Amino acid sequence: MVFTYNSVDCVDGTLTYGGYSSAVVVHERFVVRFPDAMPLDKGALLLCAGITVYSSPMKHHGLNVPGMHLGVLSLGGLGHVAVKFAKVFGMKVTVISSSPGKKREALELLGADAFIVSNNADEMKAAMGTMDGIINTVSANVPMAPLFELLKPNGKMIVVGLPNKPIEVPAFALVDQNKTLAESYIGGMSDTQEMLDVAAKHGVTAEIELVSADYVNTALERLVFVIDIANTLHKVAGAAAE
Ligand SMILES: NC(=O)C1=CN([C@@H]2O[C@H](COP(=O)(O)OP(=O)(O)OC[C@H]3O[C@@H](n4cnc5c(N)ncnc54)[C@H](OP(=O)(O)O)[C@@H]3O)[C@@H](O)[C@H]2O)C=CC1
Ligand SMILES: O=C/C=C/c1ccc(O)c(O)c1
Repeated sequence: MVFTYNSVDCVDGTLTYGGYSSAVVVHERFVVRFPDAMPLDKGALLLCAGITVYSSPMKHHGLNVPGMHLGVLSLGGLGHVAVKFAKVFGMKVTVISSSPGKKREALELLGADAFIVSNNADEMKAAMGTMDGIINTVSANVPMAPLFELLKPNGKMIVVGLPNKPIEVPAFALVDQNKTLAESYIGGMSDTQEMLDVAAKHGVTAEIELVSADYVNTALERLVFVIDIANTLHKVAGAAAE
């Protein structure tokens, strides 16, 4: 398999540069038509986040039914697009987030119906047994059992987040009320085209910040600033020692 980025090209042995290439040759089966109504910048992220949440979790696992209550775990790139599609499908959406500061974005910008902070025991308890499905987009290892408690009997959780350690799920979280756990990876070409067309029709785009190419290094520095892991760990260790 030749990956889009940093992979060895099977024809000429050079490295692949993905979107940084000046030109690419692609078999027609692997090309999608970008709808005229879809802006290139705000639509680009849909080719990853959009298809990942639309294809398997929503379409193939049936988490796209009007009136259904959907939980969206984590409000990042994937999560915010899941909220937008779910609202287009007429679903009730609850965002489950570790970041209390994202409540306003979830409710006012994205149109979610409710917002739960995942480490707020009262909020989690109040939502127990209310959700038909959860699209799990969290990129870290988080406790899974409390999330399954949010599901109704026969409810399903579709995991698309990729934490770097194995996901641990107690068997009883599933067997007790016949719940389902599934995982999925991005999506196929026909679903990608369908997703783009649905998004264009309903005005679903990703929230992005557009920067010029010569700003890339600054953008990465800003990311390093935002994810200041060293100091965060230092603070956590300090707090634990107090
Ligand atoms: N299956 C697939 O096909 C694909 C999988 N992915 C994977 O999906 C995941 C999400 O991608 P994306 O949305 O772009 O990533 P983002 O970084 O934009 O969002 C991840 C979210 O996870 C939550 N989170 C991060 N760290 C922690 C933590 N320590 N504890 C609790 N919550 C945390 C945060 O949400 P909040 O603040 O709301 O809690 C964060 O916004 C990644 O693992 C990515 O690799 C991506 C594309 C395709
Ligand atoms: O183009 C889509 C991106 C896919 C993708 C797959 C896996 C992963 O960890 C990502 O962060 C993105």
